[in-house]
Amino acid sequence: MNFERWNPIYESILGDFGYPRDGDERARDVISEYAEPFDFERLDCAGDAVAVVGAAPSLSAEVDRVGDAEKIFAASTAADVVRDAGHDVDLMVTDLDKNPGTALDLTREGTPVAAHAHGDNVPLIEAWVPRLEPAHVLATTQAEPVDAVYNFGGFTDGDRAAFLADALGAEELRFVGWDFDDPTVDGAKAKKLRWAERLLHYLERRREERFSVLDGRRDSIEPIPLS
Ligand SMILES: Nc1ncnc2c1ncn2[C@@H]1O[C@H](COP(=O)(O)OP(=O)(O)OP(=O)(O)O)[C@@H](O)[C@H]1O
Ligand SMILES: Nc1nc2c(c(=O)[nH]1)N=C(CO)CN2
Ligand SMILES: [Mg+2]
Repeated sequence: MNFERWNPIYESILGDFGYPRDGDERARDVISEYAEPFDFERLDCAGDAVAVVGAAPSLSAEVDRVGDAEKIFAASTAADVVRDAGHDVDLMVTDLDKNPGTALDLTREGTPVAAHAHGDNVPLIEAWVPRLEPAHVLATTQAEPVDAVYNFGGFTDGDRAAFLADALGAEELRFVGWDFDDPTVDGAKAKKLRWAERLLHYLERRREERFSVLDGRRDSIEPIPLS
């Protein structure tokens, strides 16, 4: 999504977590040193159902649902669960804080990894991004995008995967391995998950509005901004 639309949402996130914007901007500038323009054609999702895979503990019981989708976008450790179940991931979305070795394996195999830079993962970016195959790295930021560092919207690894699939033209998003009321997560993670939920509702609303416009049932596609 364009940054003007994302910025008010981003401001709310910064305020809620107390993250400084300049920390995210510095991280963006660090990843920018390694980032190359990404060939989005290879991830064209037009007409596709995309499985957007989260890493809730419930994933292992339902992971085979990904098999029916045309593409599989997996967040963080969900990529390991998907691969261990015998399915190929089309894109891993990660801030490299859990399983960077999987990101390394995937880019070496030629599978793209959306690597996200933010104010709290600069050492991980510096340690891992130079080791990834540059042609298979899609660098992202939650701050204002620059050069080959993109911002499609979204915050946690999982909801960023959904925003990416949407931007790439996905006809349907199928959520596998999501549990917003997971009792096993700690307070900080629960707060991030609440944002993920809010952002996915926002995305869903935008997609519905877009499709109603296509059906000629609405005049305006302006989304209701998050407060
Ligand atoms: N119950 C859940 N527990 C954890 N993640 C969940 C859950 N439900 C959905 N998700 C999604 O799965 C993603 C990957 O989860 P994982 O715990 O491996 O990631 P993470 O690297 O800690 O995530 P992040 O860095 O985005 O906080 C999360 O970013 C979130 O969007
Ligand atoms: N500054 C900052 N940004 C983030 C963080 C984080 O811990 N700090 N975690 C994220 C994924 O959960 C996404 N964005
Ligand atoms: Mg992560």
